[in-house]
Amino acid sequence: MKKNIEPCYYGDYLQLDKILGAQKLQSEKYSDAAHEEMLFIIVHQVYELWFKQILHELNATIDTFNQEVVKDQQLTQVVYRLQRVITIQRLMNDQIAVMETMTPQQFLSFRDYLVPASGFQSIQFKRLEISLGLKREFRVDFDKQSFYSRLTDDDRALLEGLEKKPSLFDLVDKWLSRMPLLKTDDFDFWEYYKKATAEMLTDDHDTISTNDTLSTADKRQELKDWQSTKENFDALFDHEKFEKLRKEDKFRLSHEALLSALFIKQYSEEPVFNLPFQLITALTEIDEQLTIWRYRHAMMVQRMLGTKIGTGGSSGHHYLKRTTESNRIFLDFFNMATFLLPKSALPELPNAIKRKLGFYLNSIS
Ligand code: HEM
Ligand SMILES: N[C@@H](CC(=O)c1ccccc1NC=O)C(=O)O
Repeated sequence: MKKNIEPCYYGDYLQLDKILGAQKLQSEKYSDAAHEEMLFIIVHQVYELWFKQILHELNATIDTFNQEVVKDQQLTQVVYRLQRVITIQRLMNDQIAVMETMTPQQFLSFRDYLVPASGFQSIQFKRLEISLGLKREFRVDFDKQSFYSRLTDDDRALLEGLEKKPSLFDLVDKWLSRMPLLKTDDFDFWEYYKKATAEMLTDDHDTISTNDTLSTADKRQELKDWQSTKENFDALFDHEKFEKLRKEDKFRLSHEALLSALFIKQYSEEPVFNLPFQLITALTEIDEQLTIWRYRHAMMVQRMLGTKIGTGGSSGHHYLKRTTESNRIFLDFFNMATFLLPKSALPELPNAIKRKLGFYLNSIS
């Protein structure tokens, strides 16, 4: 680090004249000052600053994965960065409560001055969704249309450009599929796994069939669900079946990536899999925190507006509730728990493989 030649002054460094001069109330413009509009603006501005920091971390992570080889040290750095994102997300979720100190009636005193602006037009939020891996085709219809009708040409062009680049989801999928699956001449993990999971499924089937507390209709439903779980299992061991289910959107990760992720989750305690496991866990957490944010925002909207339509033209609460479930990105990492076996049912890995997986920092030889 070099020696600084000029004294640094707090206010100049943080450009506070710009930040603190950026709260212009719409209600004042109409000579109808609303006290709570200051809070409304500041809460949004704080969110936009956090979005900026999250994008800073995600872009760096995307650059790291956008290479042929990701080194172990880089993976450590990625995990730290993603954990920082999660900590910020927790804060963002708690921050909804600050907005909720404003009553619905206080909000109504300046709401009409905001039309037709809305969070739809938060380009950083859309960048966040796209960078993580939300594809246009998966967006709710109204959201798709608003891309064309509610953004400026420049903003739309920027987002369309971003949609053409690989997202974090795409890159993690590629990275996972490149991972060599552990198979030696005398050990085929997936053959073993197939047998162990078949036993688990048969047990589940017996449990449902012999459960006398279920009504006929409930039993039929549970057996139907069991059948669909079985189809997912079958697809795990059959590439063609997997691709078919993937086309139906039952899986989003590629087959190879899903198998690697499953292996990593099953053997997360092996030193070599620990960082990849932390990465998968962090991405799962980011998806969960974002979903919690969507849900909390939707609840706040219901509380403020009931079933009124939004200033952006959507149905309001109803639209937002739908995006909560449909805009999931790393859903496969959640659903993978279906396939997990307890440690006791896992095969002991052959020594040749074990040796490859350990670091052996304390080994004598
Ligand atoms: C009183 C507080 C708030 C209300 C009543 C509210 C209401 C709404 C409504 C109704 C929508 C749907 C679009 C529309 O038709 O208008 C929306 C979207 C959105 N809002 Fe808010 N909002 C509030 C606070 C916030 C805050 C603090 C943020 C933080 C940045 C935010 C970010 C967003 C985003 C990103 C969207 C787009 C979501 C998507 O399309 O999936 N909102 N909001
Ligand atoms: N869509 C909200 C208005 C609103 O919340 C909003 C308006 C302008 C800028 C940001 C906003 N925040 C989130 O949507 C409404 O329908 O009341």
